[in-house]
Amino acid sequence: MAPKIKRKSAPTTKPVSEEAQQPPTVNWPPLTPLLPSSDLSIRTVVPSQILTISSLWPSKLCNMYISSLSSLPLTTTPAGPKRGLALRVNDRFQISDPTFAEKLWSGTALKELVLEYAAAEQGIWGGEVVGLNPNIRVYRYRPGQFFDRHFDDSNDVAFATSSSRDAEEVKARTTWTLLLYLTDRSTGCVGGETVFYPEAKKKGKGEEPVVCELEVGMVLLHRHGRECMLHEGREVTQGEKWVLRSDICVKR
Ligand SMILES: O=C(O)CCC(=O)C(=O)O
Ligand SMILES: [Fe+2]
Repeated sequence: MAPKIKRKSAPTTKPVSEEAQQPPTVNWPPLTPLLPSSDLSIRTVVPSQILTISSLWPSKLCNMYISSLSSLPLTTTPAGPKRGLALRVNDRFQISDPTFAEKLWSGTALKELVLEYAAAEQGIWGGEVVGLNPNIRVYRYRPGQFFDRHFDDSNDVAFATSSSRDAEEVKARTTWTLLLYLTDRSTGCVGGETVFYPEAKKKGKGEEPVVCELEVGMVLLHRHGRECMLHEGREVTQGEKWVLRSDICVKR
């Protein structure tokens, strides 16, 4: 069934001001062990819209992160969202951490795979890719929690491309959402799939939803901004769903 929400009126996920308040640092565990990039690849789920990378993080690393992230001061989102914002009911934590974003980008196979893909699929990322959004979000969904249907906005960001202190600041824009799943059925999480709703081709007739099942260590990338597909994080019915969220950034 096609969703009844019209694109213009569907909510977005523009950051709200309360989320800007954050402690200064997180002790992220080291990004090891990892598989070599030669063992990994980008899979197309919906051409130019949804891509996945299985096992970017092996399950051992995901488990270490869940243990570590469990001690963060996660905040449950309010049940009644502000006007125009998607209803999301989950526990979350947000931090601007350029160093971690850079590690997640260059210290894993992500950068290599994304740049390789750009060479094969010209223009796919919407510009010259410069790295990941330093704004890192951690989500935990417990039974009954979900992220209602919405579109993700593109945001302007500025960040250093190198970890050196006086590195040049680059003006960038987010073009694709990055979700890294740390849990799935094997960890006891039931539900929580990320589901996309392709736009109706004819009035009243929509295509079948695209259901992306959770997979431990898998990255899901989807185009956002003007060409974002309507999507949701389905309700979790058992266990916990843990996700790390960032975005692919291009030069502006
Ligand atoms: O948790 C999910 O599956 C979806 C998250 C999402 O849509 C978002 O962060 O904008
Ligand atoms: Fe989203």
